[in-house]
Formats: sequence, structure tokens, C-alpha cells
Amino acid sequence: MDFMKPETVLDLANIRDALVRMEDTVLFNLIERAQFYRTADIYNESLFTVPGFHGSFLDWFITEQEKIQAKIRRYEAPDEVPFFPDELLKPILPPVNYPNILAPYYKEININLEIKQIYTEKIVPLVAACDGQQPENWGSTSVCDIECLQALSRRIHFGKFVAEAKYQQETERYRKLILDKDIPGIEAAITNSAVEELILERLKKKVDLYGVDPSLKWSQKQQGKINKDAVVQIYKTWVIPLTKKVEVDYLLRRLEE
Ligand SMILES: C=C(O[C@@H]1C=C(C(=O)O)C=C[C@H]1O)C(=O)O
Repeated sequence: MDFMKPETVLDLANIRDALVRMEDTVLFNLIERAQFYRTADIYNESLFTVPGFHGSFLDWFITEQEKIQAKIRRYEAPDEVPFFPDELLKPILPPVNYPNILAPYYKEININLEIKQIYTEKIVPLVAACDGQQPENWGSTSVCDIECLQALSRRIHFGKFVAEAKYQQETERYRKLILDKDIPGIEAAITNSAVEELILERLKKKVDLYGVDPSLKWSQKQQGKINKDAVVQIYKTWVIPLTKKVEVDYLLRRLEE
């Protein structure tokens, strides 16, 4: 997705192609996470202390990662959303003059703390190797966690581009719904059940393709690297609904001057 070309970025077909490509990133990162135990201690705020920092080990690691990635302008990109925006450091690279594709408030649409809570409390238990602790793997496990969280965040917040594309396609329809503060109406207008169904069916095939080592014998292939039903549930229960939440949150403010 070339964010320097607004006309391609706001083409709904291009946006959907980008979402399809993000499935691979999300799935591969979940497969990596599935190698490790749940290790819930990583997410426990009371188990980890760094002077001057309040939060879990994962919160600390995300904060430190985002600080260094902000220095190479990661969060100037319109499709990148930080988990701790107030902690970012200034870039050492010159600014990129991205065209104004989204409405001026787009950076304020940030549901990453909700994504992090769902990820640590609901998604990790579904994909982790087992429910135990691996204190020796706090580092490796949290590296996978951050990759998963950044991939999920980017996919879900891409809902801003979807919403802007839909608004520009049917401006008058959305203007009326927004003026009426008709949230159910907006939710119905942005929903495309056929696309959602295609996504879930494609994910099942991708788990079979990416989640099984082709060199294994048929009998060994049954135990893939990640549970297919879990991946479908993650998208159906959280990824798609949260993407639509981002679309609705973005659209509700779209008539702001
Ligand atoms: C992303 C879109 O908006 C909605 C959200 C979808 C998703 O998160 O996968 C798919 C279809 C729509 O219900 C879209 O229309 O493509």
C-alpha cells in the first residue's frame, strides 16, 4: 500500500487486498507464539518492577520497543498505531510528508489498550502451547507477543482506511447516519457479510497451508502448528468486530470541521 498515492490507498479493492496480505503476517506471528507456554506472568503488573515504570514486563518491553521504533519514524506512518503514544521519542530521520488521506483526528482513533487486553486474556490462552510458565522464555515469548500485537493492531486500525473509502463512496448515506448518531445504522452500512465469510474460509485454508510441515507423513500432519478453529475464532470474535468498531468510531467523528 503506497501511502503517497491517496487514489490507490482509498480504493476499497486495494484496501481489501492489503487486509488479505495482513492475514499472513498475523497467522505467522500467532504460529510463532504457539511455540511457547502461556507464561501469564509476563502480563502481570504486580510481578515486575523497573524503577520509574508502572506496568507488566510486556508493557515495559512494548514501551521500549516503541521508543526506538519512533526514532525511525514508524509512528508517522498513517497505518501504524502505538500502544503507548505518550512515551514515544522524536524521530532522528526527517519527516515524511504523507498526503492527508484520513480525517485530521485519525491518530486519536486508537483502541490498542483494548486489543492488548483481549490478546493477553483471550487470544494467548487459545494459541499458547499450554497454560504453564516458562520464566526462561520471558524474552522470546514477549518478542512474539509484540509481533502479534503490532500485526493485530495494524490490521484492526486499517478500519480507518476502510471507513474513509466507504464514506467517500457514499457520502450522503453516511452523513445522514452520522448526523442521526445512528450507530446500528452505521454498523449495518459498513458490514459486508460475504467478505467476512470469505476471510474465515480463506483462513482455514491458510492454516492448512502454513501451519503444517509438508515434509511430515500424513499421520503426523494432523497436529499442525496452530489450532485452525482457534484462528477462525480469533478473527470472528475479535479481529473483524474490532475492525468494525474502528470503522464506526472513525465515522462518528467524520463531520467534525
Ligand atoms: C473491512 C471491511 O469492513 C467490514 C470488516 C471486515 C473485516 O474486518 O474483515 C470485512 C467486511 C466488513 O464487514 C470491508 O468492507 O472490507
